[in-house]
Amino acid sequence: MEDSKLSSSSVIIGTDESCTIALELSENDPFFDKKKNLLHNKGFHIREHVQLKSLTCPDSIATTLEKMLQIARITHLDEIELYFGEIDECSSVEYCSPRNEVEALNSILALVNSMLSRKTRTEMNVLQALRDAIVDRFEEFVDKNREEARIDKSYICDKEKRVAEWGEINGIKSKLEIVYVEGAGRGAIATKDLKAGDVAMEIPVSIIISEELVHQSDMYHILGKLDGISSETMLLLWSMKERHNSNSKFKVYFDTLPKEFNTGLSFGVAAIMALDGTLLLEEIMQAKEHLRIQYDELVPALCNKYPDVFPPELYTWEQFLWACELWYSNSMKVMFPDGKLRTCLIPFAGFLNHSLHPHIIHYGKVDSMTNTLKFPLSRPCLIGEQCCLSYGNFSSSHLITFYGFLPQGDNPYDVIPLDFDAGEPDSMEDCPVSSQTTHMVRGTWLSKNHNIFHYGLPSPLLNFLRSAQGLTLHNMTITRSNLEIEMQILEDLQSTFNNMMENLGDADLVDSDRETAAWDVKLAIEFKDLQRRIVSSIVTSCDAGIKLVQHELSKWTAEE
Ligand SMILES: C[S@@+](CC[C@H](N)C(=O)[O-])C[C@H]1O[C@@H](n2cnc3c(N)ncnc32)[C@H](O)[C@@H]1O
Repeated sequence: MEDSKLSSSSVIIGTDESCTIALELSENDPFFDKKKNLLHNKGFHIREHVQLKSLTCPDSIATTLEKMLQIARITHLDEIELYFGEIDECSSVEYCSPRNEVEALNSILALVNSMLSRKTRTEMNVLQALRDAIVDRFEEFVDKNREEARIDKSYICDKEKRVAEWGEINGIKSKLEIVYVEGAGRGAIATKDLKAGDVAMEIPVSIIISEELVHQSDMYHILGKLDGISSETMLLLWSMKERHNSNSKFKVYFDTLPKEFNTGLSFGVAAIMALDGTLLLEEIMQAKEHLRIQYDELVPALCNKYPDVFPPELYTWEQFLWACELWYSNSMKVMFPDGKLRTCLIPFAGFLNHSLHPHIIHYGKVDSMTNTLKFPLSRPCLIGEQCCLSYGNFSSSHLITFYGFLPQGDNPYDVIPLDFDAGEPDSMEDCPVSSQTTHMVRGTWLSKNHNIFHYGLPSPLLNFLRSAQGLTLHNMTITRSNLEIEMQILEDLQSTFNNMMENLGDADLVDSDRETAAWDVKLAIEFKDLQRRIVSSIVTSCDAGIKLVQHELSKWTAEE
């Protein structure tokens, strides 16, 4: 894979049944230093040579694969995983998240596959044996993490079928079928068993909706002269009119779009009120205000001055908001062969839903040889299984605001940011997050380490708070002064999160009322429940931590 962090410039050395693969951490990795340290802590180099000797023995294959996986897991850690990661403390680099595991396995598979395609017959056996072991490992992992999508067979996908037929005529190649998935609207299922590396769908550039279309339209001579207008805004205005154009090349696509999008941007007053005490309330209000200002500054003036090009009845605030929701929830950023990143609508691909355990992670770069956008699988997808994308590493609040749903399962990106006024301590050099004063917490059930000095809380936060108490180097030893500092930190955190819990208030509505609540109120309540669960887990962990520290302090006192 082109953006794989494992170098594929590795060489096979040796003869007969033995060869070597070099795995390398890219120097362009934004977290290079942190990952380099982690690799060193585990006894690996940034360019690690893995010997593939006599891999006919299953034990040796398993050991080799484990070593490669440990390296690949570190090289594929993302910003949040690095912040919350407990790899420093573990004896081996264990499973970290579904995303990380899929990325790690897939990068090794891609590397071995590319070597298999280049190598001589004598080296084939050893690589083939390793490849089979990776595929087995993948299947085992996928079986454990399978998500059941409930397909509503009563939904007639006529419009969607028309898009599929139109797409086929226009060069779309797809191994997916559009169906109706309960709780997620339209989605795509695999029409046959697909392997990691298979291309699930290929879309020709000619049917991608991008800024080129505005340039060819009667709007461009007006919009092109406006100072500071972005190509995204131009496209948004273009789509508001094009959706009503019965001669549009994209009519079948526009016909499949919902009349209402139901994202956080359309939340009514009751839903907004239900969000009281959460940061999502602020996020939605700010996003909506920003759009309203943009509309007021731009659209009425265009309609007044050029009513033939911008008919006022097509450019109301409600229609503008609909178009914003369309672009936020359905667009993708695509890198074209000219090196330009453009925001696009992609017919057919727009039916793919998001998952925290996605099949397709790396997409969005046009293949200049075929002039198509390919959607390759990072993990297998069985016939009839819903094939999902990763829209990005988004928190649930972002997904509600701009997409209108709360993903199923534990979202590792659901963090609560914590801003501190305190000065910068030395230990912040180790912090992988870009903003030096921002720390964060998340549900402590996601943490494996609840022992003393950890408590299920992130180490960068705890180290920051220890530094703020004057402790520059925390050596994790049980001394009276260390314990007293731990106690102070845990009590402060507990008090902060107790206040947050109070602000969230008690659970809203009884179960029967929830069932009948409007879509937006239901979503707001589910989000608030999630926030309560996160905050409550932190309070509980602080409480358990305080008891651990008290226990150690009492032993200390008894000795004295
Ligand atoms: C790109 S579209 C995907 C196709 C969409 N389901 C449809 O019927 O048009 C994105 C929208 O799909 C829905 N969606 C995507 N992933 C979802 C998920 N995991 N759960 C619930 N809804 C989801 C949300 O409404 C989101 O705004």
